[in-house]
Amino acid sequence: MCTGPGRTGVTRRALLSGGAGAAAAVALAEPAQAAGRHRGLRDLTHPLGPAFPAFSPGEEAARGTVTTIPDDGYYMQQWRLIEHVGTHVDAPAHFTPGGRTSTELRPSELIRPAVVIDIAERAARDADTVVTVRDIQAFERRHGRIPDGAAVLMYSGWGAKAGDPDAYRGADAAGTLHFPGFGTDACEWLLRHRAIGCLGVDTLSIDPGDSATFDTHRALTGADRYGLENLAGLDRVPRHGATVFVGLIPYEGGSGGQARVLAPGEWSGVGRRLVSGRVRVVAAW
Ligand SMILES: N[C@@H](CC(=O)c1ccccc1NC=O)C(=O)O
Repeated sequence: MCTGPGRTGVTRRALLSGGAGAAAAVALAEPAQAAGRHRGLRDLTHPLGPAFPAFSPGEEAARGTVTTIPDDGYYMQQWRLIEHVGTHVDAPAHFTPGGRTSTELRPSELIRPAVVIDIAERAARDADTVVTVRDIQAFERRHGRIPDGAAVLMYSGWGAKAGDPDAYRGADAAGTLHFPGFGTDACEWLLRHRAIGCLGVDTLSIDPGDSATFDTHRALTGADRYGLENLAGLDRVPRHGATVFVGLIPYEGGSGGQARVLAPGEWSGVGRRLVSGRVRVVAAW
């Protein structure tokens, strides 16, 4: 479902030309390292359309064509969206009375150092598993301390299921959803001890799917922090040392909203490219 990383790979190769550039392009095609520095640009956003699974049935995005170039001289669509479909932000206002809305989140809060907690192996056996305090402590022993203000992102492997709504939602016969999320203890630990900036997941909700009480939502938004849901491509982000940029649409009064989420790494270098008959120096990811 996530086509972003593939596309950016092609763009990088197109921008770099010859010699050292060609060698760099080959190196960039490798998966991101498990930790530390990474090169290139990862797109953590799922393409959004009517087929993308919604948290509640019937709340999928809807689109229609409003104008066409043959008929009107220009092309335009109209969308019907709730603020919580596709790759999106949960603003503090989503679950906390008086919480900040989308326009009230500051730009500096939307660019964060990121860490990725990998629970994919466990999630493959148990859809109801959650990120625990033990997972976080094990992460820190291996990768180092989570920086204050970080975006703490759960990688469960669920992003690969987004093209199959039933598998992604994991609804049982009673309608209860089953997918991983953050345990409330882990969320509270991260708020208290690491003053995190946000939590992010590659599933439909920061709480596990079988939660009826949304305690992680309440703890996080009650602490004036935001969530990121339906992230894509976390398998290709280094576990430690990445940055996330959250391109949240500033909906007035927004309880959150759709966002293009990017994880830019280091610039891969500078290449030379022929533009309109002149050789130009082009920076490339
Ligand atoms: N934070 C989740 C959960 C959510 O939106 C939600 C939670 C409880 C009841 C309804 C919800 N959203 C839409 O139906 C989301 O943004 O999709």
